[in-house]
Amino acid sequence: MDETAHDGVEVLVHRLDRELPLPRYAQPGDAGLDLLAREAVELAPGERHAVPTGLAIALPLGFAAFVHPRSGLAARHGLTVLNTPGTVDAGYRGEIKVILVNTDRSAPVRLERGDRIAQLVIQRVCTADLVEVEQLPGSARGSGGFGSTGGAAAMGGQH
Ligand SMILES: O=c1ccn([C@H]2C[C@H](O)[C@@H](COP(=O)(O)OP(=O)(O)OP(=O)(O)O)O2)c(=O)[nH]1
Ligand SMILES: [Mg+2]
Repeated sequence: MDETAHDGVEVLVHRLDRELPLPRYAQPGDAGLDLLAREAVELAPGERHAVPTGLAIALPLGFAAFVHPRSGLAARHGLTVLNTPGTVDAGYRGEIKVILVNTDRSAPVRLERGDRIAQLVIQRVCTADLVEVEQLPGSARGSGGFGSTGGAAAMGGQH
């Protein structure tokens, strides 16, 4: 992969807390910018909290940013983003917050100010023009869903 080639889009960012660095991509070509906690927080088992990031952005029209969990925090501590992926609209100018929840049954999770708590994936999105009809066109899938094509067991039990 040529990690220098990219079709980056310019996004205006404003740091509400100048002591925190700008979020960055951990590796070239990564999808998500690591978001930092502006405040320390301790989450008891089952507890949730909207953690401020100190970051506000102005996305171009036709883009949105999505707040995704970090797999390391999820695997190690059971910490995830409750509304994953959180949606940041192009017109939103407020502080981006990360709604974290501690899903661990017994251990609290402590996060320090400046910790990388989630990742922000910026994507193109389209706005739909809804066209109401009495009947939708047919398709091979039709209304089949929710396992209609067979689950793992029905597919020969292969892992
Ligand atoms: O994880 C998130 C989700 C949302 N937001 C901000 C940006 C987004 O543009 C705004 C509204 O989010 P959303 O539309 O998900 O929330 P809502 O409950 O529908 O609120 P609203 O009525 O303001 O749209 O809140 C965040 O900072 N973090
Ligand atoms: Mg909304």
